[in-house]
Amino acid sequence: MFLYLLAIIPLFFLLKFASKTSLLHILKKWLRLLKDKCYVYQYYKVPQFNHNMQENQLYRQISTYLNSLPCLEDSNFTNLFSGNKSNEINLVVDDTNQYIVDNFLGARACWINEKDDKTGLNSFVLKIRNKDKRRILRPYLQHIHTKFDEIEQRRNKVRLFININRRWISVPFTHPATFDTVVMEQDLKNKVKADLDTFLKSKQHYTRIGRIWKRNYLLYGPSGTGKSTFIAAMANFLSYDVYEINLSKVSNNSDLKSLLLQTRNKSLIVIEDLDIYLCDKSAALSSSAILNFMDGIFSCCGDERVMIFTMNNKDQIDQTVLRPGRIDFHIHFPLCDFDAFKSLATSHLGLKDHKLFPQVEEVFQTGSVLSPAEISEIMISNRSSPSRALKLVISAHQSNSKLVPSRTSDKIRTIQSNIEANMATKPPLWLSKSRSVRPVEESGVLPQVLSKSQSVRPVNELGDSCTFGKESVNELRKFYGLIRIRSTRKKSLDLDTTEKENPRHSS
Ligand SMILES: Nc1ncnc2c1ncn2[C@@H]1O[C@H](COP(=O)(O)OP(=O)(O)OP(=O)(O)O)[C@@H](O)[C@H]1O
Ligand SMILES: [Mg+2]
Repeated sequence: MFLYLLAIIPLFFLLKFASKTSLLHILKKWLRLLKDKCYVYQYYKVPQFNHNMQENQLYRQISTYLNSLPCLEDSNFTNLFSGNKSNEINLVVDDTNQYIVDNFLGARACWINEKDDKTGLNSFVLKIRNKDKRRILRPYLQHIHTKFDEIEQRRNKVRLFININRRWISVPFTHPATFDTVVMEQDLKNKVKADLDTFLKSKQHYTRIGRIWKRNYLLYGPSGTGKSTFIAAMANFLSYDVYEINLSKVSNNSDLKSLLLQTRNKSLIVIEDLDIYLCDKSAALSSSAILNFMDGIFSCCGDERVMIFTMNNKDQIDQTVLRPGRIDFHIHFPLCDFDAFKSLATSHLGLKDHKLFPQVEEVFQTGSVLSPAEISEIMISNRSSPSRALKLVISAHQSNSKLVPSRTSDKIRTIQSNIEANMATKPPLWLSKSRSVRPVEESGVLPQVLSKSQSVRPVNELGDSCTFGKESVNELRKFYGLIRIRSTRKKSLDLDTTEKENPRHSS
């Protein structure tokens, strides 16, 4: 008995020591290595990209699946990321040499995430026993596929991708805009919806006529008229992922091609402010690369894509860029008119009608000068007092109307004289010596962006067709906006004072 106790007690302490330290873990590891030596294994490599640098969908599915495994917590190394909710923490497989063991139908499936030192590309390697491979490989991959679908359905479906050099990074797309919240002429909205619906059902048609299943839209109009918001509404309507390409972050034509090859089907590919890029003489991409991209030649194997380009002004853009096929649907986003104002008043202030509406209508009859963004901003900041918001809209409109003469050339002269008046006190930052923006009178010509009568030049001369510089025109506009804001603010302040002095006005 004594001898028995003598054997048990040290064993008990040894086990206790082993469980408190890493000894048990090390023993388990040795045992696994020993077992590994006794079996023949089959290895399967799943690279993240194929030879054409297109993303391997299986890699993505495996990555999502492994990140969902509870055994990730037992892994000796893993990444922690905060989730969408404030208290959510996600475990994410590291991209180098993490070993994950999964069990499926009584067999062990081991995953190793590897990174190629030369290319920097990732791949998953699956290791299963040779005797299990026939039995489990196909059902296991099917299981991963099913789990992936379940996870995708559970989480926010639409994602927003942005390019960092040659790669995409993505975040959940949570923009709340829908076709109902965007203010737009109802007929046009219905036409766009019908066009998208037809597109979704047209796979066979596109195949039959030998065309890539894609549709290109141009959204054009002044700043703050809802172009970006409309893109969000389209993405939510289609439930497509959004890929927003920042062309200035793409260093050459092959990077653009590579980015496009990495996009998935059922996606919305967006290029904002294409006009600015086309007019930029220092742009890294050739115009032919952009045209090929618009034609969809780069997206050789993709289907079901909607491409959206935005511009503030399409007048100075070469017609070859806008020809049918490259742009299938042009959507104009105008400044706010009275109908749009009423829609904004309903959605932002809950007003169907108001005693000030006739007065607002009257000021709108002189022409639209404010963007929906400007009007919506007034309404948001004054939502507690609808009458006050309406009065501000009237006064902002009146003060802007005074600054906006009816003829474009007069408009430019007004902007110019405002700028010159301002420069007399302090030159604005954007008018540095390096930028040669001559006064209109001095140059003798109006900027081409505003002179519709002038002929449009070929694409290879696009740089020349923007001699005045869209950027400069935009800066003029921004500056002009500043003047308007200042004048609006001044008016608002006046109105504020009036209202304070005479509270009955605000009812
Ligand atoms: N037509 C509209 N309907 C509803 N909201 C609008 C509309 N236009 C503008 N807005 C509001 O104004 C803000 C700015 O709009 P948005 O960014 O879509 O304008 P944009 O045309 O893309 O401007 P930019 O050319 O400067 O990029 C948004 O927050 C949006 O809520
Ligand atoms: Mg925008």
